[in-house]
Amino acid sequence: MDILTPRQMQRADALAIAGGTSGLALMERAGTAVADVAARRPLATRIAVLCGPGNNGGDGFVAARVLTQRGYRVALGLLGSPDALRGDAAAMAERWRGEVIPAARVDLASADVVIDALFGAGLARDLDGEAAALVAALNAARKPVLAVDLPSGIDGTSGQVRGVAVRAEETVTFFRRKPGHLLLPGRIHSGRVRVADIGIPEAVLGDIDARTFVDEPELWRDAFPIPRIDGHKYERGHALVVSGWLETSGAARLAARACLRAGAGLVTVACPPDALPVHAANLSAIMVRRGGEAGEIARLLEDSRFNALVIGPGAGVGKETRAKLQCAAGRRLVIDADALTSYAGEPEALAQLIALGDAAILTPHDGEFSRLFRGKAEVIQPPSKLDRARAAARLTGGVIVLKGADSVIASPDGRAAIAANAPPWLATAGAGDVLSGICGGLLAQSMPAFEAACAAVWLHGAAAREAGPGLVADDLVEALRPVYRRIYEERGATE
Ligand SMILES: NC(=O)C1=CN([C@@H]2O[C@H](COP(=O)(O)OP(=O)(O)OC[C@H]3O[C@@H](n4cnc5c(N)ncnc54)[C@H](O)[C@@H]3O)[C@@H](O)[C@H]2O)[C@@H](O)CC1
Ligand SMILES: [K+]
Repeated sequence: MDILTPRQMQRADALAIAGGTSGLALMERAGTAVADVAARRPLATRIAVLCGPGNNGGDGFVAARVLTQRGYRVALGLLGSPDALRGDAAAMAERWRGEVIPAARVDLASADVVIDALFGAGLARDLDGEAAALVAALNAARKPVLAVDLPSGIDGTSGQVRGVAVRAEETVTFFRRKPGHLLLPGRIHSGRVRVADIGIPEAVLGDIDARTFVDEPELWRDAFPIPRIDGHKYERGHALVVSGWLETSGAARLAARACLRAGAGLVTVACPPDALPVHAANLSAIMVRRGGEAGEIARLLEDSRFNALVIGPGAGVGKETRAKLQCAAGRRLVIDADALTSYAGEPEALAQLIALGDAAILTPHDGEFSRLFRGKAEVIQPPSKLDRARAAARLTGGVIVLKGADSVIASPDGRAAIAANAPPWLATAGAGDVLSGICGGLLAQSMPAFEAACAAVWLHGAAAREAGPGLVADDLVEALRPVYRRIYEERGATE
């Protein structure tokens, strides 16, 4: 499913209006959708509606009218003067027959539900003064809040709080979700997000070319590798997972197991001599080879069947890790953790290496990201995580997975996806190693890098949900099985 920034949404509105739907009709449907959601709440009879000075407030006037017609007791408060309302919002205010009181005077304590129609897509700066005080009072009232389009104070493009922001229990947005509903902290402020159809034709998307998506199976399902009955394991690739010294070798084992579980035909762990017996004792389906130095990795890679390499988990930061990665130039690469930090402040060097191959996935968390792109203001400064990940992908030529509860996957070609399925218990030691292993397993099977990264992040979240609370990283590898089964079943591939 596409995601539209507020600016793209404005364009969608404008295209719909140019196509013959009036702005007033869109607003009528938007406000009615909000009223419908408010009306679903059991035992809520008294509703407070807080309207702002723009069209978000216009939606609030519609919702107030519709709810009054349905028998609710509605108190409507306006931020600013009624004379300042313009266009469609002014027209909807005209149609409201009830009283309009200053927003600060609305008795929030006696409301069962509060509709937040203060600011939506048009939020242009940090909230301050009266608006900020109103939002703070609303949050302090601890009432169930239903936000119109966006919780007021949340930037729809970046998900950031502009000064202060409403904490909603539910948000009704229109046509498509916005990045601010999915990126933190906007996702937390939005609560449950419902998307209402307000009659904008799907065809407008063709003119908008949003290129931002929710990370869901529909985004990558067609490229997902399903083994064929007449297939062979050698067709599913051979991944090499580079391990560090004994003390940190568990990370490579997790990555290797996840890589094999994700469907790679064969997986080999290359490690320094001290880690050999431990890997060998703990791995059975996975092969173990000596590869503590770059020269040894280069010799292993003389076997051209190694088509993918996973490097970073427990690899150690420094020249040796860089040298090992250098040997794998031209292969399909997953570059994680220590391997990313080995290029701190020198992403161009990484870009040169990535340019020699056809697929690279980089999986930094925020700390690794800031180290790798140290000094690159255009990459680390944008307030939106989407913009940061896109800039990083452009600079390196690799697919970036900027990890977190709201992981963003960005391709150098401009496409990006936001993941929304990671449960809180996924934040556990070793989970990142498993993710890089899944990426490696999918790359080994020739899945295109952006789709592979999106699939890996989604599978990682789905496996964590499957395993449930109390999860440790080893469980993730096991929990991939039922998730794979469901995907295969959807494709009719379990016969
Ligand atoms: N035809 C359309 O464009 C439609 C718009 N819709 C609604 O309209 C909203 C967008 O309307 P607008 O573009 O008018 O924007 P908003 O209503 O979100 O806000 C714009 C108003 O808030 C003021 N403002 C912005 N930031 C402020 C700040 N920090 N402090 C104080 N005042 C601030 C602006 O000066 C302007 O008056 C959407 O979120 C949606 O709810 C829907 O009715 C569907 C149709
Ligand atoms: K709002």
